[in-house]
Amino acid sequence: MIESITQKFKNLKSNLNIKRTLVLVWKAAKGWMIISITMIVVETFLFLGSIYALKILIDKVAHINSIAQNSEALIIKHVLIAAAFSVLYAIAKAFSAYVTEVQATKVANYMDEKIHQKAIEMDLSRYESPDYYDILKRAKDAGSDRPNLVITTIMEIAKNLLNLFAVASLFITINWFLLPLLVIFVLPTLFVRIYFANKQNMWRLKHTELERKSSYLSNLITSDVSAKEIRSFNLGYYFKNLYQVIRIEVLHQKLKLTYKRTLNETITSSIATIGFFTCIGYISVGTVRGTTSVGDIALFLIIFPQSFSLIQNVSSGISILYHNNIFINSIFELFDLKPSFTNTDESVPIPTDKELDLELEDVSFTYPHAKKPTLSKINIKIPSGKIIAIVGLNGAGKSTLIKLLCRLYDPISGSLKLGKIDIRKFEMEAYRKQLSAVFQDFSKYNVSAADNIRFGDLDKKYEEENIIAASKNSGAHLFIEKFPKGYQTMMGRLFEDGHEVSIGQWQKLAIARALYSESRFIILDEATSALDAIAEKELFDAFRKHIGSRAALIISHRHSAVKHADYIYVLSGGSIVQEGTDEQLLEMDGDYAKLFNEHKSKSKV
Ligand SMILES: Nc1ncnc2c1ncn2[C@@H]1O[C@H](COP(=O)(O)OP(=O)(O)OP(=O)(O)O)[C@@H](O)[C@H]1O
Repeated sequence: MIESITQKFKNLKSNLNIKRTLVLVWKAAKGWMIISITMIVVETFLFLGSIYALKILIDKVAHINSIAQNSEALIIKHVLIAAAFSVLYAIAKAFSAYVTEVQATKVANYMDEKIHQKAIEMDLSRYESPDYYDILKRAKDAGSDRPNLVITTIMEIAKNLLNLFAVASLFITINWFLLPLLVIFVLPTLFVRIYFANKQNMWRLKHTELERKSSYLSNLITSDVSAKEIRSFNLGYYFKNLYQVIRIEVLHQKLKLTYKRTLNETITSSIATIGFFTCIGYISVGTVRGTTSVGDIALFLIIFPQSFSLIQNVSSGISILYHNNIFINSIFELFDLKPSFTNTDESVPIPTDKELDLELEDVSFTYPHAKKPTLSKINIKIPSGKIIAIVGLNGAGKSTLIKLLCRLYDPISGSLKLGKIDIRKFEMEAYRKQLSAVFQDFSKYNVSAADNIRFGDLDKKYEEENIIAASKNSGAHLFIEKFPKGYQTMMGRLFEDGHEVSIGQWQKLAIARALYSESRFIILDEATSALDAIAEKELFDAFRKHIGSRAALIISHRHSAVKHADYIYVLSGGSIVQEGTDEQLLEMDGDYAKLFNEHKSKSKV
């Protein structure tokens, strides 16, 4: 049994990454950590002092000669000493709690910062992998307070052990024999607690997925995102029942384990109680025989419950460590992740030419973990001053192509070139500034309308006229100017005074964001899908009028959106199958004509 407990301790130590956790907490709150450690020593000293002062007081009371002259003064002196120790101990405990809280806050802040920093550093491929989500979610769930919790728990355990040693030395002052006697009776309690802490931790690990499933169902029932569908398809009770089935299963197993633990704890507590009375009997007999004092009995009555609660604290500290080791691991797992691709060591600056073309040469791409390529041998040119369109059926690879253009992924083979230079040679941030994209799943920022647009280029000097110009070109100005607070109106309903707008209006805001940036290339991935026909026409007219030396890439399933493009590529199954102008493509007997001929005949009518 002892061997298996030692093994468990070893596993716990390596899982918790104690050294790394310690370094982390040290970096976040060095000064407070030093104070914490000092307070442990101070507290232990005062704890021991307060108990020992009590023993001496009781001994004095028992042996004092009441007729003696200064007996009262002597007793009062000892009462004052004992009281002083107790008051100081209480003050030290309160101060320790304060120090622990400050340290926890500092570490939590530091951790938040590190987790966010890491989340920003990671490239898109991570965000499309379930493994990464698991790690990120676990690290976030772990809460930024875990590392501090682990360290303070270790410090608490150390403090309790120190106090236990102090108490043990007091036992020895009564009679050395009490110590082995107590160890025999109390140790089973400690073993049982450690055994069940480990068992509960294993249980938690085994049921993480089930717990996640139930919180997913709970989210579905309570979140605003699914509120509409849940009501219209009457799914509420179905999800609620599924949730209940999982919770009952989890609860049943949890209670089974709790029952076993309670049973074992009852047995070991009974053994400890028998031990307590054995010791009391031993000391009482000693008092009768004159080998122990009344003060010894009083001291024992004080320190036995103390030592018991210290042991309890140690074991619950150990169970906290068990509970947290899985979380700590996730945090370090996240910290150890590296972005899949980074800047080259010798980057070149972006050419300053007014006109630069963006070209894809024989580009092929396969998603990480995917078996088949999504794009094969793609050749596309986006010349300066032109509007280019890409059309294709669902799943053809259009959005994937945009991810490559924005350098959210690198191709497996072939290259993307800006002004004839491979884009991998540029600094990533500098290259990404050359493009502004409105993605199919664009972001709806719950900030002011002006900020929603300004996010297109935070480095650009803030001037309202630029924001309004972008907003006018995207068609957003029409609704923003009607808000009482105009461009300072908070968008969305997440915060007070927020204004929710329609999907089409959100889309106009996202387009304004892309137009606000002075990037060379504007990419619209199904970005006009929710725009009405008039708004869409006005947008493309403005596009054509203001394009200058910039270029645009439009992806759309609507003929109205792509027909004005200077050149169109048709993508099918990850390859370019046709290219040309709208007119040329409609004349050909190919995918494009099949997609849009109906529109053509309608527009002729
Ligand atoms: N993160 C990913 N990991 C693996 N495969 C992916 C990933 N994203 C997309 N795919 C696959 O790549 C293919 C192309 O997807 P993509 O989103 O580029 O298509 P699309 O042409 O934009 O389609 P739609 O018109 O529906 O937007 C699909 O078969 C899809 O399953």
